[in-house]
Amino acid sequence: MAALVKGWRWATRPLLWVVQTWDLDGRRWVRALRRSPVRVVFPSGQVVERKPGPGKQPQRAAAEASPYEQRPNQPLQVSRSQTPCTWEESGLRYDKALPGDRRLSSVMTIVKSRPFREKQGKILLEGRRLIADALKAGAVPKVFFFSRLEYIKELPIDKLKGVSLIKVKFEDIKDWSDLVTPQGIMGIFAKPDHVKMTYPETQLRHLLPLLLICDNLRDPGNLGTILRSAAGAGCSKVLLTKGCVDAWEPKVLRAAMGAHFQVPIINNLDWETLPNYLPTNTRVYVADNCGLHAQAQMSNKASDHGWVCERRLSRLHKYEEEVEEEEDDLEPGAGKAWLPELEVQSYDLDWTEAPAAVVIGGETHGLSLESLQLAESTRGKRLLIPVVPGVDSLNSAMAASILLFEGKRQLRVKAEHSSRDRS
Ligand SMILES: C[S@@+](CC[C@H](N)C(=O)[O-])C[C@H]1O[C@@H](n2cnc3c(N)ncnc32)[C@H](O)[C@@H]1O
Repeated sequence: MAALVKGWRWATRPLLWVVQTWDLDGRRWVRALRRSPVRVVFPSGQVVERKPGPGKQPQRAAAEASPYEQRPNQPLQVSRSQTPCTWEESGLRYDKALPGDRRLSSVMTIVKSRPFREKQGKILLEGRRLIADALKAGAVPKVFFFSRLEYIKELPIDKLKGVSLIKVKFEDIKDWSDLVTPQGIMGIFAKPDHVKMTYPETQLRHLLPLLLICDNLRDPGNLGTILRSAAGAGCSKVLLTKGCVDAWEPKVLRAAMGAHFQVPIINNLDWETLPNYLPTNTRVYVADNCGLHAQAQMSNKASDHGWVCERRLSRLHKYEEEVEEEEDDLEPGAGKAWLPELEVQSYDLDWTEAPAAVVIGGETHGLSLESLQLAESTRGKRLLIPVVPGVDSLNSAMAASILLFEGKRQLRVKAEHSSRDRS
């Protein structure tokens, strides 16, 4: 028995190895155990064979692991559109890059730079799942670089006509990859136009009258996270002002995990044209941490719902500097009267009566004056997520997620009430 215990301890190594190999998708691990009996030869010469069993139920987190994190050797389920023929019948040809072939490096240099991306109207998409989603949404591929032919063969053939297919070494892809686990395929696509895209039906079915406006957001990780939350909440559009990081920057794509093909994203908008992208009667609310020193205090005015924003002007640095001199000439109390007067309300009180757009301020300067003006002109408010005194502000992606999912909750409650009233 002692030997057996010892043996089992020794035997756990190969079992653990199995778990670690498949840790990104618990279901596959269970299937692997089912398929192959485990045969362990102990140092004593004893052989123990474990018949395939039901296996341990996958951990919830593992079972829900995103398909965007698939390992290169896992088969990808791609629902093919009506394919006219098989790969063999299609007559599609691919090139094999020979040593010294610079096509991959020259294309990568272009698509990794924002000015080049904008000039050429091309973007880089990496990974089998993201590429499959982009094709499904109607994005137009130009070139595919891949390390194994099977990665190309699993894409819908009808989308590959006229696309350059270039087989390169996996190491070359790895050198240019932005992924932690490079997947052996990169695609150069025409920059997608949200008007021409087809978003997934399930996404469209869950759309809410909720929009997000990103105001000068600079961090690619934050923007990607925000896009992922926006898609998850059922946001109908994400608008990005000029000054935001490019939504098609590889790091944004990586953090967004496919959200680019689930929710319309409109890049590079100036504040004059931005209102054209809002549905009629939209109210614009600004997410506002309300400042460093006086977080918020109780107000006597019932309309304030208990909150006032004491420091509301102090962060508008650049505008303040410009007007400071002019204000010196004004009568006491008259200064800054031109700044928008916006009520503050706690984020968990109703703000989704009309179609709502939430503005999230940038990491460094927070909200712009233009965002406050738009909120004022649409009769919106400042939404405050109260935090413990002494804590300055939340991360912009966190604040955006909290507000979007609170908006979703409010809309769900309203829908439940109105369906109860009808019945
Ligand atoms: C990191 S904060 C900006 C910090 C910036 N230094 C400032 O003082 O405005 C980024 C954005 O997240 C949102 N935000 C952060 N904390 C918030 C809170 N407690 N309530 C509402 N919005 C918040 C706001 O839109 C803010 O502009």
